[in-house]
Formats: sequence, C-alpha cells, structure tokens
Amino acid sequence: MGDGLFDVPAEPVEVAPGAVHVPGWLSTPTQRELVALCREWARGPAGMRRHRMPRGGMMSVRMVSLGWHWEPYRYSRTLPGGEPVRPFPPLLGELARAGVAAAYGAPPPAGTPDYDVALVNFYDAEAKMGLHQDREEQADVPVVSFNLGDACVFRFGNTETRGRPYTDVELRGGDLFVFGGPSRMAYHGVPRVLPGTADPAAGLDSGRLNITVRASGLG
Ligand SMILES: O=C(O)CCC(=O)C(=O)O
Ligand SMILES: [Fe+2]
Repeated sequence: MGDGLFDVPAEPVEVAPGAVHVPGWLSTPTQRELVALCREWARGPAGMRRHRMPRGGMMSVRMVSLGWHWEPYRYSRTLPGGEPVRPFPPLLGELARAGVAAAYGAPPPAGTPDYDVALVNFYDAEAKMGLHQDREEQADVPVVSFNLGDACVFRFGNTETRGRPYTDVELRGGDLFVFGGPSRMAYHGVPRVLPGTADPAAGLDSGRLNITVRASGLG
C-alpha cells in the first residue's frame, strides 16, 4: 500500500521464508525526502566513506552509519577518529516498522527491540557488495531495506553458504525489502547496479542509495 503519502499498488513477493520484496512501496515524495536526507548525512566529518576490509581491500560502496558506527565487522559508539556517530533519525524507525507491517502484514510485536541503527550505502555504477550475512546485531529483528535511485541486482541466498540456492531480485528505486525470521541470517549481496535506471523525479539522477535499518540489540 505504499508508505501513506501517495499510495501505489505494491504486492509483497516472498523471495524466501521471511524475506519479502515490496516493489514501489516508497512514494515519490518520500523517496525525494530520503535522498535529501542522505545528502545531508553524507557530509561532514562523520560522513560517507569507503571502508577497508580485513584483508586490506577497499569496499567499493561508500557508507555512512547512523546510531551506531559500523565498519567491517563491528559496531562502535564513535568513529575511528573519535567523532560522534550521527544520531539515528526517528523517521527511519517509523518507516522501518511500517515496512515490516507492509511486508509481513503486521508491525513488529510488542517487546521487539527498537530499530536503532541504519547503514546508508551509496553505489556508483561500478560498485558492488559481496555476499555476506548481517551478523553484527545482537537482536533477532528483521532488517528493513529502502532503495533509491538506480536499480540493482540484489542476490538473496540461504543461511548456510554463499552459493546456491539464491534468488536474484531486481531492486528498483522505491522498493522495500525486509528479511527476518528464518531468513534473518541469509547471505545477500549486490552483484551489480543497473546504471541509468533511476527515475529522476525521485531525486537521484545517477547511482544507487540503499538504507538498511536494523535493531543492534546493543542497548
Ligand atoms: O545495498 C543493498 O541492497 C544491500 C546492503 C547490505 O547488504 C548491507 O548494508 O548490509
Ligand atoms: Fe547486508
């Protein structure tokens, strides 16, 4: 049903148990608002950066964390340079809860740990993200992903290995993807961005932004 501003029809598609894709869930005004916020979050000393992987390579995706600072592979209260982490915006918590309701038919049950961290990922035309699990969180709460700008191929796999079985889903600007329950620890990644596919009306002419909202369980 969309996020409530200008509803567009969007039928949830279950990709794996607990993993649900809702195409076109974010209204165009909400996409524009999120893109504008991402531009703000990207700036400044606690802004977007590329992280080094444990083996020395650099990630191609640029990231900024809100609420808790994430870099491979841990959360911390402050950035490596000592700067405070940007606060977690309540809007993202509200959108995430509404996203869970859209995907599963009900919001997170009472007593579920609150959403308190978001990773904002920027992909240029060449960026990708290898298959990984989101396993730094200490709470078993669905991850909620919002997609803006260019579409991508999102590979959603299984909880055991980086290999098959997996499903390649095309995530477009405005799409919602939620993975929790039996899919919370599934491997997933972004093998490629599809340049030139963004709707200019949504505020991002080139590149892809992805916001994943999580409950850290770190208190
Ligand atoms: O960009 C995406 O859709 C996936 C991002 C992701 O898996 C992550 O931030 O952990
Ligand atoms: Fe992830």
